[in-house]
Amino acid sequence: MPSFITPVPPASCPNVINKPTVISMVGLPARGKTYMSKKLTRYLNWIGIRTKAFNVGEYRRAATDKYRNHDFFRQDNAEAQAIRQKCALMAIDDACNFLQNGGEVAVVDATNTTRERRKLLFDIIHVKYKFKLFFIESICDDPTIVEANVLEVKVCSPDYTGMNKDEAVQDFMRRIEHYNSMYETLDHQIDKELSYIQIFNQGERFMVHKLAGHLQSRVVYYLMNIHVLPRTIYLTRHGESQMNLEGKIGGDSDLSPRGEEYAIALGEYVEKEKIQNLKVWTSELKRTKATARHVKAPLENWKALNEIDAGICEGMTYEEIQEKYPKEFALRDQDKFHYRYPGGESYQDLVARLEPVIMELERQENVLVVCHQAVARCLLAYFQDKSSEDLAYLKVPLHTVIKLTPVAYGCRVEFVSLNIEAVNTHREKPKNV
Ligand SMILES: O=c1[nH]cnc2c1c(-c1ccc(Br)cc1)cn2-c1ccccc1
Ligand SMILES: O=P(O)(O)OC[C@H]1O[C@](O)(CO)[C@@H](O)[C@@H]1O
Repeated sequence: MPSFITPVPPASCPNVINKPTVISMVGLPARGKTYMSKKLTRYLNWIGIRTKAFNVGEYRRAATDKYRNHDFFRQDNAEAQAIRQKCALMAIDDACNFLQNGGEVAVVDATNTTRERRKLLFDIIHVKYKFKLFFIESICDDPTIVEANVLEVKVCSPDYTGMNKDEAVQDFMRRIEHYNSMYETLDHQIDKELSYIQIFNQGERFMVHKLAGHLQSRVVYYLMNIHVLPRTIYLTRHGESQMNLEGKIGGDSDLSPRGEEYAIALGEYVEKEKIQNLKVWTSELKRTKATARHVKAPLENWKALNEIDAGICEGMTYEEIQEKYPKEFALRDQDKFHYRYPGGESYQDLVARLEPVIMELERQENVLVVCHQAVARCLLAYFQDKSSEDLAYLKVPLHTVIKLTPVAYGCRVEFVSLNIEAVNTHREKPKNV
């Protein structure tokens, strides 16, 4: 390049690369803001969008142990108001710093129930930092829903340690009243330039306003697919296969005799669990279909659940790969999540292929998924909020049912071994890389 032309730094293409986004929750206490913040953050991180939630309540608890009762939230409590305002500004500041240092989405988990507060957010986030701003408002006028939330998560809040349950519920209901007296919901006439979604009664109805960009559409789609009905997801690998016995990866082999035993045991286990309206999903490979054949429930085969494609290494043992493709073998050990087999897939590819399976699982109730080692790791990482590094090395033994039950903001995970011997296909991360 001639010296007189000063090299222009590669401009970020604003239309293609997403601007960082702040997602700001809106809603009275006990409307599921933290539930949505945590669930959305977990989903966005799992699909590869660097996301972090900032809960203003945690900042307030760190700033003061003055919280004794709902009086802290009275509008005329000037001292408390000052603390709450400072904490809100700290959370917003931390959120913007996160986005300036590589973060892609920051979720501000706070009530943000006044126009004044939302204007403050708009001026800092949109005007000063030029980030995108998207509001998610949860409106719940069904007292049973609010009561259930208060009983499930609020009474065990650090604010109420040492207080008896009924006292805590009463205090929390008074806290809600203090907010309610000043509550201004989003309004499509007054807030006509804002991008937002309003959710009524846990997703019974939605109002979407001025969606701006791909990320906001993905968020709206996700929120329209989740539900809070109690259910259980059962995750298991296929029974031990012939190729497992030979230490060979990939392929489409039959079950070994012990794998057949597991299939029978799985049928008995499911029977004993007495699961309402169970659906069974398998991949399109023989070993998962064979494993599910004793389970009495409607069956669906998903190609998306097929095992990771090892490309040119399909059908080989790890020793043969190390022998024949030493460089590939070493590369995989260095970054197992991003490494893609020549002619095959990476774990990152697998997560993208499994996103529609996760989305459909969110819509379903009781499902048994019979899949594979790498696939089960990806699905488990979503429910357990595991990092991509940890994902690729999660232990998912053969002949084990993993029982996933949503509780409060997370998921209970139980590993139920059906006590049938099997080879160990788990390969640890080598120490020296
Ligand atoms: O709208 C609510 N109001 C009170 N509570 C709620 C919700 C939602 C919720 C919100 C939006 C969508 Br789309 C689906 C569920 C989840 N939760 C919740 C569930 C479990 C524990 C704590 C909170
Ligand atoms: O990513 P890892 O640890 O190689 O595990 C994935 C492998 O596990 C298997 O399902 C069983 O060995 C193979 O088909 C697959 O390539």
